[in-house]
Formats: sequence, C-alpha cells, structure tokens
Amino acid sequence: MTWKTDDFKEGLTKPVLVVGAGGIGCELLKNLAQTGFTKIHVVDLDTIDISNLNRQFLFRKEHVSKSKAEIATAAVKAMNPKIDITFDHGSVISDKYDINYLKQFVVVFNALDNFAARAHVNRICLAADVPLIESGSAGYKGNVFTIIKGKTECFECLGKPQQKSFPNCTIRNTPSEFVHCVVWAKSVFNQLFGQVDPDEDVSPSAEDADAENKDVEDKPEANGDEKAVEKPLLGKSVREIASQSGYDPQKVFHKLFSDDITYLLTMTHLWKERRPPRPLTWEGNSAAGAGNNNTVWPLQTWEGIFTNAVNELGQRFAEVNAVGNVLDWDKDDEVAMNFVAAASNIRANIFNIPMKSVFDIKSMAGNIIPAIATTNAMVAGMIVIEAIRLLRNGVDDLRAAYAAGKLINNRLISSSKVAPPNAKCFICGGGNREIHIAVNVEKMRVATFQDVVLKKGLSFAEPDVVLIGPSTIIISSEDDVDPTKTLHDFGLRSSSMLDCDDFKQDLTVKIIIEQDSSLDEKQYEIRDGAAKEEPMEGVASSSAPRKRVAEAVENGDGILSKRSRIEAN
Ligand SMILES: Nc1ncnc2c1ncn2[C@@H]1O[C@H](COP(=O)(O)OP(=O)(O)OP(=O)(O)O)[C@@H](O)[C@H]1O
Ligand SMILES: [Zn+2]
Repeated sequence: MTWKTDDFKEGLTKPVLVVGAGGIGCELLKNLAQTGFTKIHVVDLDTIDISNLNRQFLFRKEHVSKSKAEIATAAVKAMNPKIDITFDHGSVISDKYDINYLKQFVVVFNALDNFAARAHVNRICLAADVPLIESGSAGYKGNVFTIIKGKTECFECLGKPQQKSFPNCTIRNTPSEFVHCVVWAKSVFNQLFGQVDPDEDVSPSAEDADAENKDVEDKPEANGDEKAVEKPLLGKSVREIASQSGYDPQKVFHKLFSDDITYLLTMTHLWKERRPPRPLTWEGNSAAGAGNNNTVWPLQTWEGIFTNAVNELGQRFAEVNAVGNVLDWDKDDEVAMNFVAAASNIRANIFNIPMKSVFDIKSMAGNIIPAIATTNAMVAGMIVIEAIRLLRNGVDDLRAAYAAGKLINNRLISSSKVAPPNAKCFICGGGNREIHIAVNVEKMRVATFQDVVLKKGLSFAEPDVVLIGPSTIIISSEDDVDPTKTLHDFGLRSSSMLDCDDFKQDLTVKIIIEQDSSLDEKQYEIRDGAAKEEPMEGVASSSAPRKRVAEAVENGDGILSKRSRIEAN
C-alpha cells in the first residue's frame, strides 16, 4: 500500500506559505519542491549577504545584494518549472499578511530567526485557524513542532525566553566566570566611547551585596597620605578620566585595573570567602606577543593591545564626537573587538580567572551560535515529514521532533507527542486573557510602554490601548503618542485596568497595572508567577522579591529544553 493516496496528492496541490528564505528556508523550499508541493508562496524581507552563501545554497556569489525571496523563487522554478511559486520581498508583519490573506493556505511554515516575527505569525495563524509548522536551529540543535488552534500548544505557550543576564554586583564587584568579564568589558567600551548609560556603570558598586559592609562607607573621608586606600578616584567616571586626559591609555588602565580594584579590596567582607583580586600597574608593554587569534596570549601582550585600542578608539571617538556622535561596539570591527578581548582578559587575570583567545571571546561577546548547514538540512527534513503527517492524518499523527545535538538512545533525531495548549497561555489558552504588569507609572512614559512593554515584550504589532472605566484612549495605533507623557499623566494608578487590542493579530488582552516605585522608567515585570529570577548576590532571598524583571533589551535567541523553541536558524 502506498502512502501517496489520491487525497495526499490532492493535498500537495494546495497553497503553502514559507516565511523566511534563509538557512532553513532554502533547504525547506528545495524539499517542498522535491516532495511534490506545487503551489508555494515565499516571503523574506532581506537581501543576500556574502556570509549566507556557505549554507543558503540556492544563492550564488552573483546574487549578493539581491532579494532572497526572489532568487530562491527562481532557483525553485529552475528545479521544476511546473511549480507555481510566487514571492514577496517584504516583512510578514506587513499589512498584506492579514488574517484573511492567510486563510488561503493549507499550512504555513516558519523558517525565521527572531521572536517577534515568530510570535506574530503564531497569532495570525491561530486567528486564521491555519496550521503552522514552527522550526529553528542553533548550532547542532534543532526542533520542529506543529501548532494547531485548540489542539496543540502554540509558539508562546512556554512564555518568552529570557535573555541571560547577570547580577549587576557580580559584573562590577565579584566576577567569577570569564563571561562576567566580557559583559563588563563591553560596558566599559560604551562608557568610554559610546552612549553613556548610567545603568551600565562599570565601577565598583557599594550597594546591594555590600550593604552590610561598613568598612568603606563609614570611614571618614580620606586625607593626605591615606588617600590611595580610602576612596581612590571613585568619584570620577572612567569617561571623565579618559576625556580629561585626552584618552591617555595609561590613565584609563590605571583607573580600571588599579584604582577600582584597590577600592574593591577595601570592601573586605567580599573577600572573606573569595580569592581577592590583584591590582595591576601599567608597564607600557607592547602588543608584540600577539599571534594566532585561537591562542591565549600573555598578559603583557593584552596590556599592549589595550593601549593600542584605547589610542585608536580615542581618536575615532574624538572625530565622531565633534559632530555629536558616539561609537557603537561591533564584533567585526577588529579594534573594538581587540579592546573588549584585552579588557576582559586583563580583568579575568586580576580576578584569577583563566584568560581566553580572541576567537573564544568573540563568540561570547557577539552571542554567536554558529549556523550549521547540516542541522538546517535535518530540520528542513523534519518539517516536510511533519507536513506529510499533517496532510495525511491531521493532528493525531503529529510529533514534535528535535535534534539535541547529541545521540539520545542512539538517535540523532528524537520526537515526542505534541503538547496540548497551555491553559495559562495568554495567546491560545482561552478563558481570561489577563496579564498583570508591574511598572512605575510615575516614571514610565506611554511611548516606552508602547515600544518596550507591548511591542518588544509582548510582541503586539499595532496595539490600541484604552483605560477601562473612564475609557481614556492611552495608545491609538493610528496616532503617534506624546513622547513626554507618563502613564501617570494619563491617569494610570495601581490596579488600573487596560484593554489592549491588536486588530492585526485579532487579539484582545486585559492588562492590570501594578504600581512599583522601585522600578525605573524602562523596567517592567510580568507578574504571572512564571519565570523567576535569582535574587542579587548577597541579598537574603527571603527579602528579595523573586520576580521576573524584563528590561528594555532585545531578547536574545535563547534556547532550549526538550520541547522549547529555537530562535535562530
Ligand atoms: N519579519 C520577517 N518577515 C520576513 N522574513 C523575515 C522576517 N524576519 C526575518 N526574516 C527572514 O528569516 C530568515 C532567517 O534565516 P537565517 O536565520 O538563516 O538568517 P540570515 O539572516 O540569513 O542569517 P544570519 O543571521 O546568520 O546572517 C532571514 O532570511 C530573514 O531575512
Ligand atoms: Zn499558547
């Protein structure tokens, strides 16, 4: 008996939508064409970059800078001219891809690389009641699962993966892993050459973990000879020291690796159970020992590299600053990368943490998980198997498939039953769509609430927000918000209730505001009892509210439990 029944063959002629023509998308389009799908529409907003060519095999060198969707479409046509394939060079979040448009497809395939687009497609597919096959890969890991309204969990049932963050006091006072030094070094770059952000202060912190430490705070101000041990220059920021000295590398080095470390040593209780750091003095070393980027160089060499990088970046900063700009850190800018590599290695050495190579630091600092062509090929294969199951037997036959990057029971690819919808999911769970959000209404501006909380945090595309009761319009998707107004200015208080409606996603959610004056203007907390954050080091856990704090940061492509989703591909 063949599985290619007439019904199945008929299914292959129905229109399918492929969202994303990158690593997984190229493999998938080829598989769909070879499996016999005959009506395909593909959408991708990007153009081909030379770095895509190693794995996005539908593209060639001559296609660089051309539309991915267009070239992929032409390549599929060349494979089989009978296939009716069309494309859009644009975003799936654009108006064209509304719920009605989606209803023509028998299945949608996500081959995306970011949470926002994935969440949006999840919502519009649920609203249109069209099955969505979601997929992702990161390094050797990959997964595929199908989302069917009311039958399976959706993309957002497990909540949004939180970016790994480290307690501020660990970064500033007591680094214990190399990555803490990398995070610190990237902040130093911004403090010296970028947009100064007070939340990214790099100097020792006398707060939090050190609240009990009276040694420093209670001592009278230093005078005369004792100055070096008391509060060495902590009053001046590294930016002030740098600009007052014309970015003198010796002065910057002295502040970061001598004065600040000496200051930390005065917080004696920090070092009762830790190995204390060791201040360094600048010796004017050169970068002569530098060699292969894969090897770890001697400390003196890093000092020389640090010196060269401060000199060059200081000059660049002076040029751009003269016209009101600042520098942005970029892992592919060799000098900026060298600065971070040198600063993190010197700090690591001071804190007795083994140093690392530029290559290792680059992948830590750039948060890079390599895209691997064979993983994408495996994922695209799994997607088509799921699509065939879906077309043949519907939801009963589906499996969530994943590659864990290692053999499990001698298999590279494993699968599990599809999970049912999470009753608590605010997208597909049914019942009350309510979210409790803590903000500081006096500090948070409506514009921040719109961009950071609703769009970045909760993945709304075009939210309209009304204050329930007085029916005040807080945000209208058709008008710009007043950038000066706070939530308080619009009458929001603790327990205020908002109706948040997104026409594009056919989604209405009730938001209950909880006032928390400990939060700053860009912070918010989803108080749903879901993900918890560890308390700050040194703060008794009983006194620390163990809640999720989401910041105004783009979420990283976080990964992975058995069933969880993969954000990159
Ligand atoms: N909103 C969107 N609408 C349409 N396509 C999108 C959207 N967001 C992302 N994409 C596309 O999804 C694809 C994801 O593929 P992939 O992860 O291989 O990314 P890439 O950008 O090609 O590679 P890399 O990030 O490694 O340079 C990309 O081609 C990207 O342009
Ligand atoms: Zn859900």
